[in-house]
Amino acid sequence: MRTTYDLVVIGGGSAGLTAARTAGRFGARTLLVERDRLGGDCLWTGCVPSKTLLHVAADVQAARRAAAYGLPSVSGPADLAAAMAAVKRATGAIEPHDSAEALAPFGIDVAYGAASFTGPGSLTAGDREVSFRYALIATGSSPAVAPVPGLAEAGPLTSDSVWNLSALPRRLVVLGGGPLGCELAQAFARLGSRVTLVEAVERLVPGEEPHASRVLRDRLEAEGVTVLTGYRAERVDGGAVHGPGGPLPYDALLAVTGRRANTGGLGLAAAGVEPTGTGHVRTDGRLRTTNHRIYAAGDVTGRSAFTHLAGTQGAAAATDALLGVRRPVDHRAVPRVTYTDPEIARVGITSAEARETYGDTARVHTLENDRLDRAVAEGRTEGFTTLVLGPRGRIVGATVVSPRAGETIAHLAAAVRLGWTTSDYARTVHPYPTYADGPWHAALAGVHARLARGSGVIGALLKLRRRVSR
Ligand SMILES: Cc1cc2nc3c(=O)[nH]c(=O)nc-3n(C[C@H](O)[C@H](O)[C@H](O)COP(=O)(O)OP(=O)(O)OC[C@H]3O[C@@H](n4cnc5c(N)ncnc54)[C@H](O)[C@@H]3O)c2cc1C
Ligand SMILES: NC(=O)c1ccc[n+]([C@@H]2O[C@H](COP(=O)([O-])OP(=O)(O)OC[C@H]3O[C@@H](n4cnc5c(N)ncnc54)[C@H](O)[C@@H]3O)[C@@H](O)[C@H]2O)c1
Repeated sequence: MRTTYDLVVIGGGSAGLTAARTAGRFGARTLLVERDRLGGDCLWTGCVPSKTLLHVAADVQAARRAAAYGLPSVSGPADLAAAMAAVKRATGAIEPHDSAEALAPFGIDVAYGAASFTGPGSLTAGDREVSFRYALIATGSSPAVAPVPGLAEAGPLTSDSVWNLSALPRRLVVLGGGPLGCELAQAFARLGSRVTLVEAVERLVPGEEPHASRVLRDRLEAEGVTVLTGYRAERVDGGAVHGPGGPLPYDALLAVTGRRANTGGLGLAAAGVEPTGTGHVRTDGRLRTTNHRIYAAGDVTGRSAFTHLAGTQGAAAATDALLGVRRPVDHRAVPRVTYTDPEIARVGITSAEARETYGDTARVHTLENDRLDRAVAEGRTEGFTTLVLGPRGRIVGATVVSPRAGETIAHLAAAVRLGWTTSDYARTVHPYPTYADGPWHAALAGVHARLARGSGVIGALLKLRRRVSR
């Protein structure tokens, strides 16, 4: 018998799980369809494994530095199998929270198998046929291997398969200097691989402030990574990447050159759901697709590449569909963090984007970390904070480069969302000595700059006060 659900969610990753829980809390008849394992990229091949590996690598790096304080010196490669065991422990600890058993109290049915639309209000889920009032496409994305001749044939590791390695490669070539490539390059270099990081455009993490790219490059090079930017790989064969400057031989090759949306086999045409030019699912401001009974959230929309945004979109889409309550997602204030050391955290727009949008009225305040006592104490003065101000001095963007910048950016995300000025921000007392002092002092610099511009008024006020109290 065909069942009609209020909401069918396709994909049990960050977006789908959050949407299903939201619908379950409302008491909606909800089905979650997953073709593989609940938890999605974030749990199995993304955030959780990568952050665990980075943590292990940071411990190894600290051990290597301990000789400076009289402890026996540590050298040589770390045990990758032990590092991957730590990864498995972390995923294993989180998995139960994303399981079908954890969803059961919300009244959510789970079906395993690939979902495929058969019409505008129906789909197959494995061997079941179901009808829906609303559906949500939350099928995520997969690694896209760059079209370099011989690369696909060489069978490179990707962010899906790198977690199966059990021995540390002696020489690792990483293709792609985006967030993923930089995080993994640093992790493997710290564990003991000789890493060459190759980026096609002129700088690492090209979406971030150029200053952040420079700091990261210097740091990676100081840790022994060979960084090649503006590098056009010509072909891959014979265990080497070939390009300008001679072959780059490798024992393992990791391709992290971008992502593509998971839409294959979904039967989008049968449902009247149109893709964008990049193959993502086209959505409007309410995350509705071109079939207004079908929503989309997460990586598949091309508007998100982050777990926190995928989840936010999933909850918003479920609410909009089931309750008709519009909860637009504020995409201007979504923080993003590259978890290298130092971390690169950003919210809102960069200084270049602000100049394009606001011209001469845009202002930028930067505070280098050598003015930050905590950074000096820890010998980590290479980072900085940049605050980007738009009309009426409101904070429209911020970049923080420092250890734990990901924690610091959360407060700035609130500032951007609420339209705070530097004065509003500066009024919140920040604890000393923390890395969060960076944005605070950058905001204070903005206030001081404004006071200096208005010094005539302040001078007049002082004179008046002197006269009154004579
Ligand atoms: C190495 C790496 C590190 C990352 N680190 C971070 C980080 O630190 N912080 C951060 O915020 N983001 C990070 N990300 C990004 C983050 O993992 C993704 O943005 C997030 O997982 C996207 O969630 P999603 O729900 O859109 O898709 P996914 O989590 O990919 O879930 C999609 C689900 O849909 C299922 N599916 C696909 N097609 C079908 C079908 N036809 N039928 C049924 N089921 C289907 C898939 O099996 C999958 O379970 C990282 C990504 C990678 C690869
Ligand atoms: N910390 C996080 O939140 C986090 C971590 C990892 C990934 N992600 C997200 O996941 C998504 C995917 O990340 P990503 O780093 O895989 O993709 P990306 O698209 O951000 O970066 C890929 C990089 O590869 C480069 N590239 C492409 N072809 C190349 C070639 N032939 N040779 C050398 N370089 C080449 C591109 O210029 C680009 O800089 C991103 O949107 C990212 O924001 C988030």
